[in-house]
Amino acid sequence: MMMKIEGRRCIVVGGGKVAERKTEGLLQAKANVTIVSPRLTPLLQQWSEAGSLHWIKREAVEADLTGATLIFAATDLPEINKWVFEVAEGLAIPVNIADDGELGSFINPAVLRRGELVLTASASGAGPALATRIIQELSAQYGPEYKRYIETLRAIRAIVKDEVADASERRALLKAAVTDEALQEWQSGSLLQDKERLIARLRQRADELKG
Ligand SMILES: C[C@@]1(CC(=O)O)C2=NC(=C\c3[nH]c(c(CCC(=O)O)c3CC(=O)O)Cc3[nH]c(c(CC(=O)O)c3CCC(=O)O)/C=C3\N/C(=C\2)[C@@H](CCC(=O)O)[C@]3(C)CC(=O)O)/[C@H]1CCC(=O)O
Ligand SMILES: NC(=O)c1ccc[n+]([C@@H]2O[C@H](COP(=O)([O-])OP(=O)(O)OC[C@H]3O[C@@H](n4cnc5c(N)ncnc54)[C@H](O)[C@@H]3O)[C@@H](O)[C@H]2O)c1
Repeated sequence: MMMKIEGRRCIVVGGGKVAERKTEGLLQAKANVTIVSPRLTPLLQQWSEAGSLHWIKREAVEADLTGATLIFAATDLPEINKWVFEVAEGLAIPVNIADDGELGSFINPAVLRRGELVLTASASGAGPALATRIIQELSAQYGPEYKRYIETLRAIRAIVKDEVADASERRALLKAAVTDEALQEWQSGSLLQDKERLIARLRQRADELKG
């Protein structure tokens, strides 16, 4: 799921290891996180003390879940997680159930972030360990340099959209802009200062791809 949750109220029910992992992802996405749980892991406690999240220190009640954009049920009690599901469904709020992915309305993929590049893998509940392994493999293939590649690509795409009126040519140039070699070439930066040279170079690359 690719969803903008910056500043949105997200509720995590439970404060154990699983809640910690889900919360970490939510905080990375700058969500406004509230955890309802009698206990927290040391790291969640640290985040709570730092003001990164709001902690309601008790067992969850129905009123805790209203007004949320997303809900995560991550207690160790299946009947409580199921109750969270029923309340969330009643409120029409998307809900993730940690011990029963099939029951919830969404599941979490394994995620690799390189700045604005987001790669995800999911085995649809069949095997989180496989999703994790695939993401580890992708992290070797798509290294930290992709953060810069994406930033440059955004600038190049804006130039192409401004300068090239024909849609099929735009598509061909943008396809030529994202080969490994091309992404490396843009890093020198000089072409980005000269729109005409950049477009000429992209046309050359597009011809090479065609040929
Ligand atoms: C990808 C990731 C994302 C995240 O959590 O954000 C994620 N689980 C991760 C890791 C992981 N989870 C588990 C192991 C141990 C090995 C194993 O059991 O296979 C490992 C591997 C590890 O720790 O390396 C145990 C586990 N997980 C679930 C159950 C209950 C059940 O069986 O349904 C149990 C059994 C509990 C028990 O036995 O008691 C359920 C779900 N876990 C999901 C996502 C959803 C399905 C995704 C999919 O299939 O692709 C789903 C359905 C619901 C959801 O949580 O959304 C995250 C990787 C983060 C990273 O990249 O580091
Ligand atoms: N989805 C996944 O990725 C994944 C991975 C591993 C395990 N699991 C499952 O997730 C569940 C949680 O695992 P864990 O290791 O985080 O457990 P845990 O025991 O570490 O944490 C459970 C938390 O739930 C809280 N809690 C209990 N009753 C509550 C209530 N009524 N209201 C609010 N909070 C309450 C506890 O205080 C505790 O903080 C387990 O059922 C496990 O089977 C899911």
